[in-house]
Amino acid sequence: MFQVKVPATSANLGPGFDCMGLALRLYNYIQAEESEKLEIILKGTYTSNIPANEKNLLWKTACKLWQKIDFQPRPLKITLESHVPPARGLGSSSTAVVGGLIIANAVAGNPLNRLQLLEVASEIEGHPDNVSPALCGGITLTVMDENKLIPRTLAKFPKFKAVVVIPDILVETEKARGILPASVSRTDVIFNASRVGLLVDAFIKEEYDLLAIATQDRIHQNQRASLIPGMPEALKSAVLAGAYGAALSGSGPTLIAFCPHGKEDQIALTMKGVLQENGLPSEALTLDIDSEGAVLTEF
Ligand SMILES: Nc1ncnc2c1ncn2[C@@H]1O[C@H](COP(=O)(O)OP(=O)(O)O)[C@@H](O)[C@H]1O
Ligand SMILES: N[C@@H](CCOP(=O)(O)O)C(=O)O
Repeated sequence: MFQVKVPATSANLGPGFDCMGLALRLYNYIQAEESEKLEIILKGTYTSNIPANEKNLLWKTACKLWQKIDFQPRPLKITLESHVPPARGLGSSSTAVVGGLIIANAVAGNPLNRLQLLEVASEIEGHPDNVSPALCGGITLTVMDENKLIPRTLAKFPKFKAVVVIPDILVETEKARGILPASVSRTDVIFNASRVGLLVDAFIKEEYDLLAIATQDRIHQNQRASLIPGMPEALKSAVLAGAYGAALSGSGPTLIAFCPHGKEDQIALTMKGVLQENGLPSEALTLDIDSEGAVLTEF
């Protein structure tokens, strides 16, 4: 029997669209054992809208890996204990992809290493920004060069807390990607590229006062504002309430604020208030950054 613990993730961190992300100490747990037939049991806080049959993303991912390595599929009894809310911009689908790959690899005797798993995970997700921190932990930047990935961990133990404010609506990643324009202007590319550089440097040197500028974005956040009423105002309010910086988490609707210790509650209240004024109720969690990434245990 195998168990994998996979962290939630927050992708983009403002300007790092499709390449930056971080892992959060909020987890989905997956247990798997060999069985006569496929069985998927859903447990935990979030079980709706997740198929408990062969259409489940975790199972489909496991089958893809076995096909790639030419391994005969094995029926499994899988128990998914979900604490990461799906379709909220906290990398729930990446927990399924990463969990499915780690389980399938373990069942096959672990022929692939973490970088190889990351490459398959990124191919399935279509972008490496969630799967990289989900596998490796910490704050990551991942460069795609054709089919090769160059993952970098920028920090494992940053000295800030993450406040995630989770609006009470669902935003499917596919839809939130579909509304983005196909091209961006040179001015906006320069705006984002310069801030990604600053963001990387600020995380490495722990110069968090730079995050208010370094988390600014021009290529996806405001373009998604129609899906999340009050989002730009709530991000600004986080910084006014004392956050180092704030960003849309993944494709939303969750917002993430990077907070000095002691200011988390005030920042969460302020952001929730702004969303509520725009008709959007939300809940807030204060989380630490996960430093380990996915952990496999064999019983
Ligand atoms: N914990 C999970 N287990 C299995 N499948 C999941 C899980 N979370 C999400 N999915 C699947 O991933 C797909 C897309 O989810 P997505 O909108 O990307 O969510 P998120 O933004 O949380 O990653 C959906 O088909 C959903 O069924
Ligand atoms: N870079 C992607 C990240 C999607 O993350 P998710 O947690 O919303 O699935 C994007 O912004 O589309």
